This record gives sequence, C-alpha cells and structure tokens, in this order.
Amino acid sequence: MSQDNMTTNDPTTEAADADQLITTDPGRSGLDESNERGSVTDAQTVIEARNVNVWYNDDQALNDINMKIPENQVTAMIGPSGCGKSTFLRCINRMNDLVDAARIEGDLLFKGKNVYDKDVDPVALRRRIGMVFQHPNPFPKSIYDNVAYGLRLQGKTDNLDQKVEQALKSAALWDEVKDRLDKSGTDLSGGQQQRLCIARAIAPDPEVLLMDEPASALDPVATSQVEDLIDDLSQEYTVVIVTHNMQQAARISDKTAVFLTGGELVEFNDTATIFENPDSQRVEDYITGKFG
Ligand SMILES: Nc1ncnc2c1ncn2[C@@H]1O[C@H](COP(=O)(O)OP(=O)(O)OP(=O)(O)O)[C@@H](O)[C@H]1O
Repeated sequence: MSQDNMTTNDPTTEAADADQLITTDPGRSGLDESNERGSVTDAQTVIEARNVNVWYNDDQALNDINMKIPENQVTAMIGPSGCGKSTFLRCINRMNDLVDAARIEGDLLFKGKNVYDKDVDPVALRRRIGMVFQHPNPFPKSIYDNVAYGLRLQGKTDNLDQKVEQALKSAALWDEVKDRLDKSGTDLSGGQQQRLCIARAIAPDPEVLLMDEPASALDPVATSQVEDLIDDLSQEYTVVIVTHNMQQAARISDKTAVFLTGGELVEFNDTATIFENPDSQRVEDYITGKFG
C-alpha cells in the first residue's frame, strides 16, 4: 500500500475521515465504499475496540476490551478455552448479530467508524472484513465458482478469470488446481480446501481478514502452508487470527493479545515481548504452561 495514501494523526484529518464514513442515505452501507484503502483515520490503526463488553444473555463473555489493531500486520489472539477470543473476532465484522443471545456495549471502530452504528450495513461491512473459519467449508461447487462466488454477488464480474487466478495465486493454490478449476472444491484435501476458502475470502478484495483457528483442523504440512500464506497475506491485508496454538502465534504474528478467563484482555503487545518478557505475571504463567 502506498504511504502517500495514508493520513496523518492530525485530529482535524481524523474527524474529516470519520465524517466520510457516515451517511444519511438509507440506501448506502454507512461505510463509505469509496473510502480509499489507505485512508486510515489513525496512520496505523484499522480496528479499535473501546470499552467493549459482550454478554450472552446474562453471562459476560468480554470484559471492557480496549485494543488497537494495526494495519497490514498479523495480530494473534490467544488464551484458554472460553476466554472470549472468538467472540471478539466475531464482533469485528458483526457475525455475533446472528446470535440472538449476544449483546455488545462499547465502540468497535473500523477506520474510525463504529461498526455498530445504525447506518452501517453488516453485509457491506463483511465485504470489507472477510472471514475464514476453523473447518474448511468450500461450497459444493467447482473450484472456480467457489472463488468467483463473492465477486459475482457483488457484480464484480469484469475480468473474472483473471481475478479468480489472482486470488488462487495469492492463496498459494493456483499451481495445484489450475488444470482442474471445474472440479468440485469439496474434492480437494483439507489443506487445499482451507486455502480455497482463503482464496474465496480474498477474491472480493477485503481490507481485513479474520481467521478463527484456520489451521487447527489441518495436518502439520498443511498447517505450515497456511502459516506461510498468512505471512504473505499480511503484506496486503490486516490479518486477525485466533489460535489455540501458542507456537503458531509466536511464529506468525506481529502482535499478540492474551485473553484470560473472564473475558479479560490481560496484555496486548509485540509478539516477541509477550513471549519473551511479558508485563503480567498471569501472562507469563499462561505462556509457560502453568495454567490454561
Ligand atoms: N452462541 C453462544 N451462546 C451462548 N454463549 C456463548 C456463545 N458463544 C460463546 N459463548 C460463551 O462465551 C464465552 C466465550 O466463548 P468464545 O467462544 O468466545 O471463547 P474462546 O476463547 O474463543 O473459546 P475456544 O478457544 O474454546 O474457542 C464462553 O463462556 C462461551 O460458552
């Protein structure tokens, strides 16, 4: 991404950018589609959580989360089972809207705009913040149609062959499937299916990729391929990944957020600092396997 497109931290500029994201036209998404990829309200921050609390019915799953996720880096979220990692991930592109019991308070900003504002269309939001799930879930369609799916939905069908090829190349799958694009996506191996799902997610050119344990259902070779791919993708996308695997977080992420029981974000810092010299004793105990 061109540095020239990036805005400064000048508060006047930030306010102007935030205004650009607001629309009073009910036909619009509320997130200005023409907003340049680079026009981040803060030079580095793409997603910001401010005092985010989430409940499922009466049970609190996230407790006062504050966090700034930087652009074009890999941010990993780690922590013991049930500490709210996936809940936080699903808040970012409003997947929790689909859960009746879920309720959120606080602000979750994408490029300075609260994604929970009434004028934000969650479908439009999810076009800009794509998601890859734990279990590969290709559609029972051809490899080509899987990748073309989102592009067709959005009417972006010019140069479709080229876009499908590019997405498959970016997902490091092209060489393995270029001679059988008409074959079913479900006939691929697990690792190939997950890379196909990544190609499907990036084909419509989102700005952020959310990944919920994308390698946990894969064998070591496929895991390693997906990890290499995540590293490549971060050149172009902001990647936020939930993982149970601390070694994986240490290998692939630039920043690591440690959530602990009670839905608390205990520490968020450069990955090297979290693993080598964490501030919090609780994080050190977790990292060194004393609990969790
Ligand atoms: N749809 C739901 N309805 C009710 N409670 C839920 C729902 N989803 C999650 N929870 C609860 O919210 C808390 C946080 O769950 P979440 O899945 O976010 O944690 P996690 O850290 O991602 O866990 P894991 O690592 O096991 O996937 C848990 O207590 C869980 O039981």
